[in-house]
This record gives sequence, C-alpha cells and structure tokens, in this order.
Amino acid sequence: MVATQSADGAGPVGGDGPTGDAGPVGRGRPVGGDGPVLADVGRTDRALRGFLHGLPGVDEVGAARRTAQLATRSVKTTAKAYAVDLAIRMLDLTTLEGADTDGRVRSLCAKARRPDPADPGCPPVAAVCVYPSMVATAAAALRGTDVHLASVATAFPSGQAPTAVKLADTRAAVAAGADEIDMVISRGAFLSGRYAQVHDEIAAVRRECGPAHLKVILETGELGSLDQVRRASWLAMLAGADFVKTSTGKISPAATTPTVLVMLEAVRDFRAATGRQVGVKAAGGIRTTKEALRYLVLVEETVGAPWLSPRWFRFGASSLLNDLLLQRAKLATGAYHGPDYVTVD
Ligand SMILES: O=C[C@H](O)COP(=O)(O)O
Repeated sequence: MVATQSADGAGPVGGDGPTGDAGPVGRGRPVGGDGPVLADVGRTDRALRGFLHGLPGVDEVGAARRTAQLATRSVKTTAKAYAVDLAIRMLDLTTLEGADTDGRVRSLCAKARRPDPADPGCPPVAAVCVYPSMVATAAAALRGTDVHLASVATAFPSGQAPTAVKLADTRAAVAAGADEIDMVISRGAFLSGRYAQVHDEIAAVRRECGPAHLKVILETGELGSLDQVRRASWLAMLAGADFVKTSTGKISPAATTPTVLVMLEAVRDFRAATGRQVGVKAAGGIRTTKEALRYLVLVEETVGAPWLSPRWFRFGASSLLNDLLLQRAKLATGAYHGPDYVTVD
C-alpha cells in the first residue's frame, strides 16, 4: 500500500478509496437497477449503443476536482522508496521509434533486466515494449528473465489497416515471442458509432493472442470526452481486453489523471458486474517520479490494493525510468547523482 500524506501534513490518509467513494462516475447502474443487465448486452451496433450510452455520464468537473485533490498528497520517506520501486516494477519500458535498431533494443532490454547495475536491489521493470519487427531481438535479450515482452500491433499507432492485416501483425508478434500485445482500437469506427466493428475486431485479436495478454489502447486523446473514454473502456472489456490502456504516446494529450480515474472506475465496476478483473495501463507523456506517484495514489484511492501490482497496473513510458532511478538513488544516499548516473535513451 502506498501510504500518503495530505499536503497539510495531517498524517497518513486512509482515503475514502474503493469502498467509500463512488467517484465522479458513480457505479452500479449499468449492470443493475434501472440499467441493462450485462449478460443481455447484444453484439449489434444497436445493442451496444443502447448499453454504452446507458452508462451514467461522467462529471468532468468532478473528475478534475478529484484528481487535483489527490495530486496534493505527498508520499514520504519509506513509503516513497516503496512507491518508486513499485513504479519501476510496473513499468513497460518502451521504444517505439522508426529509428529503432537491434542494438538500441538490446540496450533497452539490458536496462530492463538491471535498471541500476550498481545496485542489485533495484528491481527489474515489468516489460519491454517494442514494434513487432523488434520482438525477436528483444525475446533473445530477455530470455531466462521474468521481464515480459510486449509488442504494439494492429497497425500501431493509427490502426488504419484491414482487420486481416491487424491479425497477421498480432500473429507475427506472438510467434516471435511477445507475451503481451498492445493493440489500438479503430477510433474512426468508434467515433462513428460502429461499435460492433470495434468489438469484433478486439475479440478477433484477443483470439489471435492465445496465451498472450491483450492490452487495448483507447487513444483517449482522440475520443473527445470522458463519457467516450468510459464507453470505450467498457466496449474493450466486453470484447475480452485483459488491460485497457490510455494512449499510444504519439498524440497529445496522452495519459491524464482524470482519464485514468475514469478507466479505473470502469474496471472496478466491470469486476463488480462480471467477477473478471481487467488491468489499466497509463501510457504516454509520463516522465517524472512525481507524476508516477500521482497515478499510484489515484490507483490506491480509486480501486485499492487489488490493482496495486504490476499484474494489474502498468506505466507505459520511454523516459520515466531515468527519473525513477535518480529519485531512488537520492532516497538511498541523500544526494542527487549527476545525469550521467543514468543512461541517455
Ligand atoms: O506506450 C508507451 C508510450 O508509447 C510511451 O510514450 P512516451 O514516449 O511519451 O513515454
């Protein structure tokens, strides 16, 4: 658990957390009360629209206020050291550049396995995340370790390709050794209300993944509202997503705390309705320890301990690790190391 303190130093805050606060979105109605029953949700555009548009609306002002309040919490000393290590263990260390080379991917994998070669106590990251063409190289570099290998697929980042191409992309990444697939949804289809198309494509990619976990990237910065983020989260979960993920990191805005709050509430409510737990990945634009700790506080206060592990919450980031390592060294030694303490990515 990440022990937090309010900014006024009032001491550890238990929080109103997962059981005490329904949050800006509220809970329950989609699956009980006056709302449609989850088991009866059909898979046609009409049925899915009826369900998704029957979800309670998100109070955008309430979401902003809630996340701003939580951002005032400070995480101190031993709790901070624990939280920094947890953030490292939750990290999908990512390189998704056209200029990626086998050498760069091998260096990234070495860093993923031993983020701080000077400190054997520093934990490895959760996963390395690369393009499908780099999976074989990363698989060889990670062999014999517990570091997972994620690959973006389905014509990342735009998703603008026929479904058959997306399935082939997924198949190739899994065959080359990826045990996690990060797919993008077809945002054009979603925004046009072609929900069955989006659902069926996710379900087909899920089948293609076999034992690999599927993270479904909503690209929340293109969805236009938190109501849409909530609908896209439910659609992905109904189609079989193992994780819902905010962003590709290729467009702005990427991850934001109000967006992740809405997604956390969605996975919480989905578990209450179905008994199935789905993870959340905050990705894109997260560069500092301070930002990462804000997300951990948000997880703790929204869904609590069941999600506070790398199995259920991830950060997708290309440059966050260096700042986590600098902060980790500062907590251990009391002094900041120079920038040459970490590798330049
Ligand atoms: O999935 C992870 C993102 O692509 C990384 O985005 P970033 O480069 O802004 O950290």
